[in-house]
Amino acid sequence: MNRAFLIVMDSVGIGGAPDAATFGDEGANTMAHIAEACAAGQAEQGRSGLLRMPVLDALGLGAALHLASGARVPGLGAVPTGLWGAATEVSRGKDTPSGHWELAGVPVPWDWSYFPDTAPAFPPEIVAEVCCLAGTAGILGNCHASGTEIIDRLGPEHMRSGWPICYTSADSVFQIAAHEESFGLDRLIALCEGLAPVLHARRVGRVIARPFVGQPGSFSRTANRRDFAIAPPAPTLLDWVQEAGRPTHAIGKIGDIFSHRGIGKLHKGKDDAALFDHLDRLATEAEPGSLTFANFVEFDSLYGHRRDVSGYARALEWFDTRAGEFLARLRPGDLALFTADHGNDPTWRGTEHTRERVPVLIAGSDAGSFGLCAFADVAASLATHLNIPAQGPGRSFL
Ligand SMILES: O=P(O)(O)O[C@H]1O[C@H](CO)[C@@H](O)[C@H]1O
Ligand SMILES: [Mn+2]
Ligand SMILES: [Mn+2]
Repeated sequence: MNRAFLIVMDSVGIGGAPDAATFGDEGANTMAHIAEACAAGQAEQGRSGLLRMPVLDALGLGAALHLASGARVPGLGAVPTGLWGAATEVSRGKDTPSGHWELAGVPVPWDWSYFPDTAPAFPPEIVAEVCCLAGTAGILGNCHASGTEIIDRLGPEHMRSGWPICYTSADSVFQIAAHEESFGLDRLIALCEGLAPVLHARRVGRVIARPFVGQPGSFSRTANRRDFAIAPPAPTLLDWVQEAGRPTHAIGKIGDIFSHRGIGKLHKGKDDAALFDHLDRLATEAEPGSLTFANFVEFDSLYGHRRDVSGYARALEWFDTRAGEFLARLRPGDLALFTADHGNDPTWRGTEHTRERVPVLIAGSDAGSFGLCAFADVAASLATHLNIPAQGPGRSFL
């Protein structure tokens, strides 16, 4: 029985979203701007020169980039040997759950609720709820912020007062940063879990625990992040596969993103390298007829939001090498599909995601292109490959 591997490179957008201007993102292009910076010698930390991604480019990365946005960039643009295209999102958010749910066949039918970019950003009743659950007399932050910047700024006060650091972003999120030792990791997780239903009822997509360690001046976030997300509004590809009696494997954040619906086995790791070890192992061990769904988050969390072009390029080149090793492990009847959930152009203003099209690059099928497609077509196509019924608006390009 055929196996499928759906691999999301978090935030690896290729520009060209027709509604980018609505988000203030017209012209944003994560892949093109990284490749151009590399070619111009502006991404030289820990790497050098032209962006090298021969494996994904052979599957059609450069071709998809050109199709999506019209851009031709140095270092990419080989004649594809894979099946390739570019996908356009219709959900109204450019966040991780919206992107993943839609790739899994379920566009988001509602408008998320966002917090205003004011100080305070949160209504008093939410602040009161946090204080009640945390047992504190107040909160710190209460604003839009970048997560690394706000712990540097408010971490010392947090350690003195014991008050949790609460912040948000252009996404529909309520994030709580707290020190793993002085506040307590279990206490932070319990706080976020308790708060999540209150915020989900208001259509805030996620409550996120952002634990950190260290001392003033040298704080660092840990891998113990937990996302408490609203459940998807309808059965997704993961559910379809399970309903057909097939195994599912989730790697990394996929469990949290789907609120643990449709997840057979969850494989987590401290970083993307550990997650890739799981993917390699599953290339050998995943059962016939199974779906493996992986998210690689570090492009986004370590480099996109931090606007670190060199770091993003390094991560892409590392990923490409690992992708080559992974593809060599696949067997006849396997299909591997590489895609992304949104953009996060590290050359763009601010620190937020960017609305972009995403690449759809497939190994294990005949070479060719299906052109532009919808995010939901990814799920329909993988259902076709697995020979199970699909639901929702997607149409198979296989
Ligand atoms: O700046 P940090 O804390 O990494 O936050 C980022 O992570 C959040 C969730 O993925 C996004 O909403 C973005 O703001
Ligand atoms: Mn994402
Ligand atoms: Mn992000």
